[in-house]
Amino acid sequence: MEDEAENLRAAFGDSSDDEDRPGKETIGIGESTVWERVEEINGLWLCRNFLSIAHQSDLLSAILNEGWFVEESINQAMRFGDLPSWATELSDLIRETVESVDLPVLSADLLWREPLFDQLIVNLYQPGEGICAHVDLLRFEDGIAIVSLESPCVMRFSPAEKEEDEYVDILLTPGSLILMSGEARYRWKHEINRKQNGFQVWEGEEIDQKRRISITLRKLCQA
Ligand SMILES: O=C(O)CCC(=O)C(=O)O
Ligand SMILES: [Fe+2]
Repeated sequence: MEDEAENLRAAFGDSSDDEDRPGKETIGIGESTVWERVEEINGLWLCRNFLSIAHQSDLLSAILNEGWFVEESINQAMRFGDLPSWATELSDLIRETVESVDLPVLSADLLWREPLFDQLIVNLYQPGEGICAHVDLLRFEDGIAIVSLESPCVMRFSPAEKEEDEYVDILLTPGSLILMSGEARYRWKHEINRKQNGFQVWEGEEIDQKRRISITLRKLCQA
């Protein structure tokens, strides 16, 4: 655990400043995980220390071993139904981690549905690549998880219906998990812009973009 904290510090600097940022209220510590509720967005929760360094590297190897990304032109893999064992394990860990805290991270009906997730997308982003602002398709149920690996990035949330310039930026560090439900899932768009200058800035510093891999877990609505 100490090693892990040291590695994280070496990679991303001391995070103690973050804790003072307005809108990022740290309100719950599970057995070892810390959950932050994003104040401005109902239903958006961030767990920055979801995966240990060792788990991140095992997961990355498992993903790369799938052989999905051998061709440079392929940057997304999608699976429905039976998921690879590492994804099922990840899903079990999400459930356990949420269950271990006495916080409304995910409602009981979502947390205990079976299966929790049956759809997987793995996205691989090279520096400069991101994803346009969107609300996830309505053919997916409420309760969506995103796990981040490799390069950190800023994910921007903006209201889906209003044209105002309102937005909330969240830093997705490697090993972090976000859970979106309710308003966060239906009433806010999310995007990652790694092309336009000024988007990938956190606490006044430009993020050094490297490859990023994300794992999105969702559940299909019943037909
Ligand atoms: O890569 C990410 O972190 C987000 C992916 C996403 O929003 C999606 O697949 O719908
Ligand atoms: Fe999405």
